[in-house]
Amino acid sequence: MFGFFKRKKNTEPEQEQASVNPAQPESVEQPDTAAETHTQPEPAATHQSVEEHTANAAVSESTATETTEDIIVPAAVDEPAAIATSTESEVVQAPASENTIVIPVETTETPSETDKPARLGWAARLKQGLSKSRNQMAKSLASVFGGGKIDEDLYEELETVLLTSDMGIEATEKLLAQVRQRVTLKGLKNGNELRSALKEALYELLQPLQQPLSIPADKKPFVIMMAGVNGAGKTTSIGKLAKYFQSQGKSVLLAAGDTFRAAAREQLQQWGERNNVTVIAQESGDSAAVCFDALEAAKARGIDIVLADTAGRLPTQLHLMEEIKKVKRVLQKSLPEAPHEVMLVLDANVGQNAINQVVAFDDSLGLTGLIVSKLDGTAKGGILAALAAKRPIPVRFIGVGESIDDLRPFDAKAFVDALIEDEE
Ligand SMILES: Nc1nc2c(ncn2[C@@H]2O[C@H](COP(=O)(O)OP(=O)(O)OP(=O)(O)O)[C@@H](O)[C@H]2O)c(=O)[nH]1
Repeated sequence: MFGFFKRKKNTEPEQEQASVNPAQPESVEQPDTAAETHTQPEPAATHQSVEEHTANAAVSESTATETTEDIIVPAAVDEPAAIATSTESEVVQAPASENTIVIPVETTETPSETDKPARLGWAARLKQGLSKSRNQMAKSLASVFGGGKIDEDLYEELETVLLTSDMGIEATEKLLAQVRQRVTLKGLKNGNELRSALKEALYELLQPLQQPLSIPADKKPFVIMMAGVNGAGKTTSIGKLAKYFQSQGKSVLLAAGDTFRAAAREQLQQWGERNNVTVIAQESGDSAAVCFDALEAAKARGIDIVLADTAGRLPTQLHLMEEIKKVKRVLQKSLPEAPHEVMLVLDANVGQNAINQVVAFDDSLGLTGLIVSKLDGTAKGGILAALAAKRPIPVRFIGVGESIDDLRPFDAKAFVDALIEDEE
């Protein structure tokens, strides 16, 4: 399932070429988009972007046709779409540039594996997904909950457990203070009584993060822009989100704004084809141009939700952070209040580094929500507590697996219950 979301190995030498290609002359620098061209020339960030991306992306892909020149071709350039699978009438409304590829909504349903009914309920899958974190917590907390007297030594032991569970100093201090307060109020004496005090304190800390994404009817199209480091799970999450919104009766359009990793565009296109979702992509061009075209197409077609993919980038790559700010600005040229949601996708495996990512992306873009992905592959579930204490941005969704149903709105109580088991 979702095999097509898996990364492809880079087999083409062209990417290599792109990375060493000398700076292009001023005259061929990339304009912002059709919208920004002539009005707001951007610095030559794109060339550096290509180089940086190639150098930094853990796994970067390119196609044989994608050369540096392709990447810097402006959106408005006269270039026929190589994968124009739509008919004239289907694209007529989309004010996209000519090299825009529109994968239209198909009328024939292709049953995919992802359509199969889930075998486990969400609570059970969440528990299964968080098993690594839960087992680690259970092992570490065994001696704390072991029934010994509650004293300073026990608090110290609890502090160590929380810190080693990736909760970070701030969250650990908050939780300890809350647990102490409960112990005093309830007159708890034994370590085994600490379990519920800790669960309550953790729930209290995480609860403010539980702010499900609501899509107001008057915000149409509602634009969600994805951001994150390489491989965090942006493209996969877009596929899952599209399905999630579709199941709520919303129409969805995808913008293949990750123009650096060719496989990301292919992922979205394949996903769109299988699930009857329109995908706006370009063979070449920049991310801002694709997203602008997608938003224009969504407006023309009366689409409810636009999900805009962007390329992975490290927050330390300042020029790439400038580039993603540009995507946001260009979206605003099409719809001043867009993007309505700026969503950072975080790979839970990075542990405490997630905080740095959140702070940096938030400072640059003004995040409105998070997706914490890959919680199933890690024992670092405590990272959510660290986020709550340090930069409490709403966790809209969490991912606990690769299947389409493994991305769900964050529920603090269910999360705590899955992380710390009740006594048998
Ligand atoms: N186990 C697990 N794997 C996931 C989850 N979310 C995403 N993945 C996997 O993570 C890998 C990377 O996901 P992508 O969606 O390609 O990541 P990306 O952020 O778009 O990557 P870039 O375009 O390189 O920035 C894929 O193999 C996904 O299947 C999750 O919740 N759990």
